[in-house]
Amino acid sequence: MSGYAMEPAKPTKISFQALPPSDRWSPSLVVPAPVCRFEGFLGAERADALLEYAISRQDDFRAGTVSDPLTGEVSRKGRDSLVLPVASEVFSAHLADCLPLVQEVLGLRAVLDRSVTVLTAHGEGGHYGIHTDASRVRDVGTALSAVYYLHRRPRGFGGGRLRLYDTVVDGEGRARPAETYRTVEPEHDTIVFFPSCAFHEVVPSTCPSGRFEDHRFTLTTWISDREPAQGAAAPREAGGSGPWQWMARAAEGTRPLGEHGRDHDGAHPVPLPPPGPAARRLAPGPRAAQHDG
Ligand SMILES: O=C(O)CCC(=O)C(=O)O
Ligand SMILES: [Fe+2]
Repeated sequence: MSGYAMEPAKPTKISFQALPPSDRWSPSLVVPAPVCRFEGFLGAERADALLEYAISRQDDFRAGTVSDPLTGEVSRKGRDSLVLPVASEVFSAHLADCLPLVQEVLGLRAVLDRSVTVLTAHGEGGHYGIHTDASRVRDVGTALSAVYYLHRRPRGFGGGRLRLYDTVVDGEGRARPAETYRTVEPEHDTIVFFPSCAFHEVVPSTCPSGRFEDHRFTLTTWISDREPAQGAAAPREAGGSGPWQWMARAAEGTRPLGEHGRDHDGAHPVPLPPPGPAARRLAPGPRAAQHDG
């Protein structure tokens, strides 16, 4: 005799009084952003060298700006960060090597071949309010944001976590940040990748010493595709599967009006190199044959 009933129990009916019928049905879809992280991205030695470089450029950082999604107006509203546009062949090569694996994990098929990078620093009261990175990329529906973190040990700042919000897609297909989010700790020598169309926020940081070397540093990169050839239709299905199709469609509304040739913090796009041999080491190969014999 098993402990399970052999026949399914007759279900108890929920009356219309308990659950009234309605001709209105308008739930909101909540889509979590796909995300992945790497630890020990550059390795201890190079991470420290890069941190020292960032610290040495203190006088060249400027106040970071935001671009209004509707008007394209550039201001400092909702943001207190220092930025310095940069370009590094070594860093770009590392990104290119990771990209095949990142795209596989995040379910993104698009061909991404250029990047825009800035160094940032957050000190006492540093923050960056809820936004998408639509103003940084050509096609927000297929672009990736990558944030690489650097800091002195022991850590000289508090707070400064990254919140990656779920996306609410409303009945009209528009996007807004959900109340729910994933928290990313800004750990030294780690990098996080997420869709540029995902709402995110840097919560306020503290920096008790007030010293620049104790700030929260990042190398923030936006990775996207090049301008499509003249007359070529943008194939939407060339983007991604899963959450991408929902988030990307919804994020159309967060794209700034008008074309901006330049990043609003003065950063310039550089082509990404093709992935090197390191990419083959990173990506899991075809499943190994079983040695059972
Ligand atoms: O610093 C971070 O964690 C994220 C920065 C960011 O969202 C941005 O620069 O657009
Ligand atoms: Fe951002």
